[in-house]
Amino acid sequence: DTLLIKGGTVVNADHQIRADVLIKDSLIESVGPNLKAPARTRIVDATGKFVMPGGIDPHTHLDAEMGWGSKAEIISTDDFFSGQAAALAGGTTMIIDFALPVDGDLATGFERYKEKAKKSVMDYSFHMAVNTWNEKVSSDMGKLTKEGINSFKFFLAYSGSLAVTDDQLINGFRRSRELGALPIVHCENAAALVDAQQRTFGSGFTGPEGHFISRPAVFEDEGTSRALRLAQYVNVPVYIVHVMSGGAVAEIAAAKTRGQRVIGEAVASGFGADEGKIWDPDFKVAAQYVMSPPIRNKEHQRQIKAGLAGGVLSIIATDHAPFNSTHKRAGLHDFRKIPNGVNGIEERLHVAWDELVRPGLITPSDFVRLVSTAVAQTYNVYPRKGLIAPGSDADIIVFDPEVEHTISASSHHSKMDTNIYEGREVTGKVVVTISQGKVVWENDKLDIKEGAGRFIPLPVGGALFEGLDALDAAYVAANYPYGTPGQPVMRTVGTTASRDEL
Ligand SMILES: NC(=O)NCCC(=O)O
Ligand SMILES: [Zn+2]
Ligand SMILES: [Zn+2]
Repeated sequence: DTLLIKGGTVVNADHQIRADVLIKDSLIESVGPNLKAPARTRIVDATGKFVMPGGIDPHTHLDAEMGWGSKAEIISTDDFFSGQAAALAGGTTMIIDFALPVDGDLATGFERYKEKAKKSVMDYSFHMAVNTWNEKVSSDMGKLTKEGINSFKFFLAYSGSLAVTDDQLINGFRRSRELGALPIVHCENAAALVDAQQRTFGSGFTGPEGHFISRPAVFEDEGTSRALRLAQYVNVPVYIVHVMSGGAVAEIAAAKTRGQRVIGEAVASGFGADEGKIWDPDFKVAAQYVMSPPIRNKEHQRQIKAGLAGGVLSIIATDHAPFNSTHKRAGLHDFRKIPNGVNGIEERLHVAWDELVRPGLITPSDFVRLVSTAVAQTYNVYPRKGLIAPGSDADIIVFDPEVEHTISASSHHSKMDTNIYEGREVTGKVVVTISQGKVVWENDKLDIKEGAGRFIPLPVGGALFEGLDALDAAYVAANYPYGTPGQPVMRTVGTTASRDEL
């Protein structure tokens, strides 16, 4: 099958050009002006529109067991079918979801998520979460890297279910580095959170606003700083998810200035959602805004947008963790029991364009980099994904910057019965989505097939891990004049070794 996208402006992360795009089967065949279409080619008219690589969302929780407390009693509302349908309607053609362990067991968790993902309608991959540390975890990490997993997620928050301690984190970092896999961290101080939650609840704030009150930015700033410093200690690249505070942006900037390799991820809700709604007297309205770290005020949001514009933050994701209002009611009388998470998989590109490109903070090429190319590069799937060029996968969107539309639960494609962007008018719309070379979204209609999605294995190593051994030497020289804790090199008077020799 051939498909020709005609008359648009092709936007890649590094340049824009007026060009047609010819697609054959699931790959891009050629890019250039006035391309000739073979007989029976389907034509997509992109005149006056942008033609961009499909979005890649590296942070979703589909069909996820994310109950709060020690048991995972609540499953997120969207499965791999409905969540990906929503993604495609919003211009995202690949996701990297979080496979969760089962009772600490990674291999079992991964098998479970592979089963869930059989419903997929588009390309997908996984990160694997690690919530404890032992020999089996370490060896499973190694095995999973041979099955296409190249990143491991560590939660500093969520005591009693997902949280890891500092020693577990250090072990996880060290093993990640050994494997060439990227460690990912949710940064909030677990102990401080429990303390603040108890105090907040005790002082009578039992509703959703208690969630916000009990999660001040200082907990996120501290978690971010700690994760970055421990990554520095191990000399491993690190990926910080859902940056929600200005302080965390500053911590990442400081780490980069130290020379650390850090990927900072913003999520659409972190700069595009209304923080005030968590105070709404209607529980159903307020509870949908409960996510962690919390959605913060305009000043934090401004700093996150500045971080994206200035290059401190490299990726825009969503953390799509959808829980219906019925799920959220589990915490009607206690905010600590409200399942954490907000929607975004369908809204990400629209909110990002409206918040960042339209006010002039970033260019269309920056937009492509933040929602697609940088994700593909970070997870070693570039240039197969994240680029419009011959040989790349035909995952492409046509974006009309002039179309105004209103976001609403009544028209979205997620199974959610609420939408945190309800009623929001945005300018700029994904009018066509092409996934695996097929038009799957056009004229506000989806044409998708359950099971069409493919697992995309992600290889370890890559640019982020190149030169780390050489960097060790400079790091040791700067930080360990007497050698590293694992390898002391100096034998000077006063050390145990030199005393023994005397
Ligand atoms: N973010 C959130 O509130 N829920 C999803 C799980 C996580 O990423 O922490
Ligand atoms: Zn998180
Ligand atoms: Zn998440």
